[in-house]
Parts: sequence; C-alpha cells; structure tokens
Amino acid sequence: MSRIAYDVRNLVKTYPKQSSRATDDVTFQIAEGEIFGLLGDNGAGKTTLVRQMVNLLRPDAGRIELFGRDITEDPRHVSRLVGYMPQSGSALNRLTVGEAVYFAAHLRGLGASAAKRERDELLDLLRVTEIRNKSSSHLSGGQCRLLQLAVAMAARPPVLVLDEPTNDLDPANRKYVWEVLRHWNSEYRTTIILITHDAVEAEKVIKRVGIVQRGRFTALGTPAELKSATALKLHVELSFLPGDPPELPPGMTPWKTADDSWALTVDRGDAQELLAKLDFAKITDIRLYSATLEDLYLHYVS
Ligand SMILES: Nc1ncnc2c1ncn2[C@@H]1O[C@H](COP(=O)(O)OP(=O)(O)OP(=O)(O)O)[C@@H](O)[C@H]1O
Repeated sequence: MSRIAYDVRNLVKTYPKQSSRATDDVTFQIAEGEIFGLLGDNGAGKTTLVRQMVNLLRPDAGRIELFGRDITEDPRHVSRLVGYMPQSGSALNRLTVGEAVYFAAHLRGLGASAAKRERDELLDLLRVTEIRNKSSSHLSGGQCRLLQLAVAMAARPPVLVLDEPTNDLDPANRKYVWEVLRHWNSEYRTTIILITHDAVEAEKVIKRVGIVQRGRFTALGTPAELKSATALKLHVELSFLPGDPPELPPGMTPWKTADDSWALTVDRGDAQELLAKLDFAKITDIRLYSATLEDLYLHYVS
C-alpha cells in the first residue's frame, strides 16, 4: 500500500478583485511514487493550484497535507521535501549554472563535497555541463528550463512539483526530459506532480491525470480510465482524391472536412460497418487509432 504524498481537501482560492474562483473546492490525493499530470487550458487554474501546494500562495479555505502533515504548520516541511520548478522566472539572480545547482543541493542539506558531486551529476544528467560557468541571467529559454529542473532535482527530494517542465525545450530535449523524469521516478520512487500542455509525450509517462477547467477537476483518473469513461471510440482519418469523398454509413459524419481528407470519430463497434462501406479504390490513405490523451483533453475541455 502506497503512502499518501499529498492530501488536498476542499481548496478554495479567489484572487483579490476577481469575481470567479481560481481554485474552486478542489479535493484530491496523490500517492507516493505517482506521476500526476495536470492538464487544462490557459487560465484554468493549474499554476494557482500548485503554488498553493508548495506554500507560495495561501488558500482562502481548505487544507493541504504533505505526508500526513499540514503544510502551513512548518514552512520548512515543504522546502525540505519538495523540489519546485516555477512556470517562469526564478530567484537564481546572477549565480552561474553550477553555483545555482550547488547551492540548491547545499540548502537541502548536503554537505559541501556531496553538494559538489550532486551538482556535477545533475549538470551531466541534464546535459548542461558545457554552460556551468555561464551566468543564469544569460541563458536561453531552454537552457533556463533545464537549469530550473536541475535546481528542483538537487539533493533528490522525494517530491517534484514542476510547472511546465518541457516548455521552451526543443523536441529532442523535450523527449529527453520526459525520459529523465520517468527514470527518476522509477529509480528513486520520486512523486512527480507536473503541469503540461505536452499531452502527446505526457501520455507515455504520467500515471494519473487531472483535467482542470475553471478551477475544478472536470476529469481525474488514469489515462485508460478516462478513455473508457468517455466510451471512446476510434478516430478515423480518411484521405481520398480531391473532390471525391467516400460514402459513409448513415449517422456517421466527419468533424473535420477538407477537399481531400476527412476525420471522424466512431464507436469501436461501428468500425466494421464503416470499413465494409468504404470503396477502397477511392481511398488513398486511412488511419484508425485509439483516442490519445490529447484527444481526451480536447474532448473534456470542449
Ligand atoms: N496574481 C493574480 N491576480 C489575479 N488573478 C490571477 C493572478 N494569477 C492568476 N490569476 C487568474 O487566475 C486564473 C487561473 O490562473 P492560473 O495561472 O492558475 O492558470 P493556468 O491554468 O496555470 O494557466 P496557464 O496554462 O496559462 O499557465 C486565471 O483566470 C488568471 O487570470
């Protein structure tokens, strides 16, 4: 039985002079060792929620426990156990890349030589050793993200809270960071809570997902649970010669139509009927696939 890492109860937050709640009575739990992904459109309330979970923002009501202890009781409880990567900016001032990681490890309790070892390992892991002497105020957006991740990971805290960790990264680094997170989770059983818009890559890594809309979860579960809850469905993409679309069975309507391609969503049980009806002499390409996390996300927020 896993321990509960985070226990969030009836959390409410309204910013001053705002009429609607940014966090609207949110209750959920995160088990130790979980990789939990928060998805949702811009302004849905994801950052507000995680900032409360790391004690940077005080809720108006509700309660957050981290490993069984209210996070407001002792401010050091969160800083000892959680590595936080903010959405943007950081308090790294003009430290060099190497210094920033060293001090983060040292502040989390490692002695000087252990902190140096940790710095070297993390710079190496995140492939930023080359820029270790560069000032953190002179980094590119992607380099800054990698440094912030190294800072959050320094001294290997049991919990990582990451606000869009793959933002600003090029496709190769994005893929690599997802791999690093998966490896970290399996190696150290680190609990990882992350916000992402990168649903395609996230699906390979996260174990449970919460979709946030207007300060609330509109869906919460494993990707597989969410897929079955929506009774989905196969996505079908059909390509055909321009201006010569195929005939479909009654009741099947494409939701995306172009001159030479259509996209539609069908119940799995109806796929046979569709395939039987299509005149393949006129079809130049066909793709059938199960709904992805991205499809689900679009489904839930639309
Ligand atoms: N400091 C603030 N003062 C007033 N309103 C705020 C403040 N910060 C956020 N908000 C509002 O609270 C709501 C939730 O914002 P939040 O940043 O939590 O969303 P988000 O889901 O993280 O969005 P994004 O994906 O764009 O980062 C939005 O309506 C936003 O305008």
